Amino acid sequence: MTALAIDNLSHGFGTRRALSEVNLSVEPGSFAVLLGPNGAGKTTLIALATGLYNAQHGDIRIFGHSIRRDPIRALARLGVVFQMPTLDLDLTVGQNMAYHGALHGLSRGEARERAGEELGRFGINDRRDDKVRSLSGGLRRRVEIARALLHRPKLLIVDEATAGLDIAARQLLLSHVRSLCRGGLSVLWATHMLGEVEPSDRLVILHQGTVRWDGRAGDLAPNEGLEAAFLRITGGPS
Ligand SMILES: Nc1ncnc2c1ncn2[C@@H]1O[C@H](COP(=O)(O)OP(=O)(O)OP(=O)(O)O)[C@@H](O)[C@H]1O
Repeated sequence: MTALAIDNLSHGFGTRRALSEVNLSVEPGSFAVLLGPNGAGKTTLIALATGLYNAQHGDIRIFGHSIRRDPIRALARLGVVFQMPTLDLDLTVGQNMAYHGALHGLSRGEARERAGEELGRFGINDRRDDKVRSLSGGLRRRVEIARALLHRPKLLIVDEATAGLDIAARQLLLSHVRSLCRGGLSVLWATHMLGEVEPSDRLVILHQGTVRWDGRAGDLAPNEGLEAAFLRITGGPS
């Protein structure tokens, strides 16, 4: 069953059209990159996929469950890291994890155990009792990804999680999520950074609210190169 199926999705704000007839699917266990310049519609698409608001047209299903008609089952299978950080800076890492666990109906013991597993996989279990405020930007993003996985979702959507991070922190975050993907997690990774795309990735290029390319990244422009192809598709530097 498709991990994320977006059918004919359209949405606007007043007279501004943010998404027009977007179709997109993420297969189970695959790493899909949603690539688009500023204002392409990536965050709007993710807000609709996570049920923050309802789409004006179209349908979104997560492992077969419609976000509109069956949101509880759909959201149980979904982990999200939003573009804007959402950790409580005055709580410790462990307290942030526990709060998320409670929202998903985990007992304190379960939440504690799973937090240990997820933070451990990321090498940050020793920061569990530290206030989030004392962590670097890269560590905070690692905590957010660990937290998004606490309820064991099968699909992870990440919106520009590497923005503002240095190159080492960016690579570490991305390689961790890629390794989770090899373990069976399905991932939709939204970014405007071409350097985060690998030839084997499924690549969806969004521009001005419409899908301009959908296929294996390596097939986009074997001769031209990704950057030149991206600029051609999105109309060049703005
Ligand atoms: N709440 C809103 N009210 C009005 N217009 C909005 C709103 N949210 C987004 N838009 C508009 O919708 C379009 C798509 O914006 P969106 O934030 O989804 O793009 P994006 O690809 O995530 O961009 P970025 O990379 O800059 O975050 C833009 O034209 C934006 O100005």
